[in-house]
Amino acid sequence: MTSLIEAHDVRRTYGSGSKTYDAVRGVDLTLARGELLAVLGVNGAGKTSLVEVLEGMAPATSGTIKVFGHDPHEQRSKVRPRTGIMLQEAGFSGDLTVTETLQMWSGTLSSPRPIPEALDIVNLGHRADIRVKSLSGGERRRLDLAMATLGRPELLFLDEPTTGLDPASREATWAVVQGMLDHGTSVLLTTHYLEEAEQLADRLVIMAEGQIVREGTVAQITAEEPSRIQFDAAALAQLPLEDLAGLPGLTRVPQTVRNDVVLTSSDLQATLGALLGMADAAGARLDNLDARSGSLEQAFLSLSNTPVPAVAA
Ligand SMILES: Nc1ncnc2c1ncn2[C@@H]1O[C@H](COP(=O)(O)OP(=O)(O)OP(=O)(O)O)[C@@H](O)[C@H]1O
Repeated sequence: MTSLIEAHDVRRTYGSGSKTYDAVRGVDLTLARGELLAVLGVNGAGKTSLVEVLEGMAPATSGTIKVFGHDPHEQRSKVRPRTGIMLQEAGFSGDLTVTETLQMWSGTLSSPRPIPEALDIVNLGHRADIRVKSLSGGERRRLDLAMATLGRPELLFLDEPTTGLDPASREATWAVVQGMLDHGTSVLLTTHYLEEAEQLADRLVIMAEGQIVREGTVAQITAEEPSRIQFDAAALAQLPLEDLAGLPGLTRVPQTVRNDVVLTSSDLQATLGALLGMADAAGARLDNLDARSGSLEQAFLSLSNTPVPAVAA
């Protein structure tokens, strides 16, 4: 597959002199044709700072970026007509109608879709004559998406496209994005919603403190995460932590988190089987027993240095 984006050792530093902040710290990234790559990370991880330099909206402080083989900032005129960009916040004039807003943007594009078609795709046809300032937050996001897809882009950048949307609107947006993918558009998307990444992404990268700390398919990332077993700490009366520490497959010593015992395991079947045998032999009840394989959420939290909470009973 050809890469539409090739970025190597990209850095982005804000400020100057003694007051600088490295928001992106040596990122390597590729996006293949027809692929959707999701960039995940907690607030401040550097997602927007990275995406802006890939889009060509700002220069990288150092490193190389090629989009369609061109530097997206220096050779913006070669890259921009082939890309669609949905920013986190678009600066629409509230006094224009939805149609007028799209007409203005359409005039700058070489082969725009007809405006009714663009509105239909995002299900905004019934709001065509409404002033932008009267749209709901979710409708504005859909207008953002209509603008980004108006020029039939080969490459679409979506920066948190579904933040603030209700579940139904979020699913509708996913359907639009899936439709674009089905027609061969390549997509780079940032999101806080792990479910969104799981639903749409061919591949994901997780960013923390300006770096990519994990990369792969959802299956590859979750396979590297240990499984978790937890149960009510009342069982410790018959099964003390020192005994539990002898279970096979554990990746760290058993812990108590609030009122639960938490075990992490690289071999869920072996650990769980031995635990149940030990509980039977000791006559212990494992109330609220919960056993689950590694999840994307768990990988995300541990890679973002966020404590993994005990599962709510
Ligand atoms: N113009 C700026 N000047 C100085 N620091 C900035 C600037 N823009 C962003 N930063 C800092 O760079 C870091 C990364 O910000 P960025 O917006 O790229 O993160 P993000 O992962 O997109 O976060 P969010 O999920 O909240 O949108 C943050 O610590 C932020 O405060």
